[in-house]
Amino acid sequence: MNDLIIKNIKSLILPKKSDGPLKGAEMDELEIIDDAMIVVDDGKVVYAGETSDEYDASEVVDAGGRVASPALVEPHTHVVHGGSREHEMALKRQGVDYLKILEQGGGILNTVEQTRKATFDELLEKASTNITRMIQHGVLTVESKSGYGLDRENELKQLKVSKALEEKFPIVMRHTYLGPHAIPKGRNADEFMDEMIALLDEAKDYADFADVFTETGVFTVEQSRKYMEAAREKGFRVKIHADEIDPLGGLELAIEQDAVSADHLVAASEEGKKQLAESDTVAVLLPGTTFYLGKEKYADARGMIDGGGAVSLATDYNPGSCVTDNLQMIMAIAALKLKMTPNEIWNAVTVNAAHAIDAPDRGTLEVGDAADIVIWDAPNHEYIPYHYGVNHAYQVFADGRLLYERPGLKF
Ligand SMILES: N=CN[C@@H](CCC(=O)O)C(=O)O
Ligand SMILES: [Zn+2]
Repeated sequence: MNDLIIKNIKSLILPKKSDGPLKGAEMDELEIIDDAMIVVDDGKVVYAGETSDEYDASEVVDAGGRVASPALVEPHTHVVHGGSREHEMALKRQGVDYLKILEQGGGILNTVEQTRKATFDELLEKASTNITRMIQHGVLTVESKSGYGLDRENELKQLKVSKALEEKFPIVMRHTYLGPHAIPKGRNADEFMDEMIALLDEAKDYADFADVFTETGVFTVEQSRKYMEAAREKGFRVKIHADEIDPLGGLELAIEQDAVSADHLVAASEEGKKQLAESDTVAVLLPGTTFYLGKEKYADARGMIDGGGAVSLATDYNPGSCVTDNLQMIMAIAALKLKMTPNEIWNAVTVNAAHAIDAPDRGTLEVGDAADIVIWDAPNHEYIPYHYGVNHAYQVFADGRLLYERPGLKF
């Protein structure tokens, strides 16, 4: 006797599991099974496929002819931070550039000040609100970065909060040390970088990945390479905020350093995109930032996929460049602005997102995978990126246990 059967699924979305991320034309392949069911035992998938009467379970949930998929995987967030930066919206409206705001001590540095002031408990409570919202939107695996501490005490505080979130919620997390996220006012970049490198050892107690912001006015490719090499020596796999605004060659550096992912990539070079296709590095595109910063040019997802690369998508939730924790909204922007197909988008937020953060039993529903499942109140899988800005998640099951159900109206 199994624990749970979810029956009466109109369309079951089954991204293909593979050793590496789905690349190029593979990204447009997505198995959709009509009239399906999922069987769960002990938190794991026992069966996901066509309706069959071979199985029984102590609990049966009727999906009511809705769509089901693996829970979404969110591979890039800055969910742990103090404060907010709504005042920057007015500056951006006046045309003040994102990097200009940072140069003047605002932007990331403003959040650093607010994060330093916040206690562990305050940060945990604030981030819990975001994580709750992510779960309600169908996400059960979340990557979370430090990077608003920029000193030993506060970077470690952020990482500890990130770990505490994973204890508090029935979700899977990956934790990323992003010490070199900005240069504190008045500091020399090389000296500060060395200080962040020296922290790698302690960060290793909490973090799975090491990340760096490689950008004009932040860290150069050379400084970033030094950091990535030091991190790899300590056993980290690396990530990079690369080519977000200026084409510095961050994507090429990511591939040279066998990065698990290279993120942003709006200004990535043709050479970088070519190398991406030959690597297993996942391009994590963050089109919500382009949208939120009001820029015209989006990352070249089509070029990356058509050229044979692996692409994933994330919100990049943070208080400055993308203030949403709704990954479904990013799926819509990917359809509209990145010209990705519905199948590519679903693979990007499930199986490829799992590869981007090394979470191999998430993002797919093969036998033995975690039974992280979303029932979507939608007629088909294409509908979710199409009807944008709202939450289509109807029920969310974490390890086979109902964690969220959409509330109805009381009247
Ligand atoms: N670009 C660098 N870091 C974040 C933004 C952080 C912030 O503005 O607070 C990002 O991924 O967009
Ligand atoms: Zn980021």
